[in-house]
Amino acid sequence: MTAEGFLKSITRTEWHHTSLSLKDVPIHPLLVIDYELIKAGNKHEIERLWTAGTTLGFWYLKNHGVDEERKMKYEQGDEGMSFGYKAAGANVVDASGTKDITQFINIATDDALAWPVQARRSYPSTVNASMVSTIAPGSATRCTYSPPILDRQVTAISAHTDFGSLSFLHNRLGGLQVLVPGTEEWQYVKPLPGHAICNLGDAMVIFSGGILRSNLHRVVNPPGAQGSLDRYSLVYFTRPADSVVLRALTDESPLIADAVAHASDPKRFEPGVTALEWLTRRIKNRRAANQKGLGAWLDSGGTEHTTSGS
Ligand SMILES: O=C(O)CCC(=O)C(=O)O
Ligand SMILES: [Fe+2]
Repeated sequence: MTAEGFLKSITRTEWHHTSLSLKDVPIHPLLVIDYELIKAGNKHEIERLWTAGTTLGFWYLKNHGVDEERKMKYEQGDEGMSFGYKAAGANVVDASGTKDITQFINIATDDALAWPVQARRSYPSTVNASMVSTIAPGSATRCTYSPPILDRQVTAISAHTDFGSLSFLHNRLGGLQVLVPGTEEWQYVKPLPGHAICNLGDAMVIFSGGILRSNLHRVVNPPGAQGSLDRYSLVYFTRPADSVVLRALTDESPLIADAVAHASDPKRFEPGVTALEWLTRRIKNRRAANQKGLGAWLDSGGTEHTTSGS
């Protein structure tokens, strides 16, 4: 079986057929949002996205176009070009000519910086759509690795809200959990093949005067037999530019003005800091070297106590 096939079978079955039965794995369902319908302006789908954004702030995104893109048009070719898409099987992995199974795409920094002028080559539309936000200060891609740990419960990433605007997550193994407001049990978000998991960050909560939600989440051991595997996840965090002052956009939306006017603690929506200051405070106060007493940990929080409609 290929590595891809192995992972597929694991994500399909391990939630059901391990020593840990499904009823022992608390799973929280998310709304599935169809990106094609959103792009087409489908009112019902936009309503559903609004519901997801204002309740938990988490949803699955399907038809996001990442897989369907006609990637071969952007293949690197055989002349030694290193930028662009490399198809599975385009390289060999040994002297006997065994073909590789990996796909990747290289994007030249020169193209990102020159955008919309083309410096080196063209890219698929999904790459083009991200050119501006990719080079915007603050936005970042994170690849997370957690080793297999079978003998004890661990926290791989402690409970947090995301800092920025929108996070776009791909993971294959379980381990991500959400704490649904009003409940006390952490529940898993089950990875679905072909779906990204999207969630909103603190900046959206503040910009929207608390209408949108950034929910508390964490990463623990993957459930059951998945715990014996290396866990990788890939997140693209979009964030406001460093110098953007975080405050509710009351002058741009009567809905936001109304939400802030009726908030129990409107000061939460005017923290008086820039996006970079907000991010720096949160990152710094989670560093082990900066834990002196309880102060730092308590000061590392985001908008988790800022609930919609309050
Ligand atoms: O690895 C995951 O599934 C989620 C990671 C996450 O929440 C984060 O990096 O902010
Ligand atoms: Fe996160």
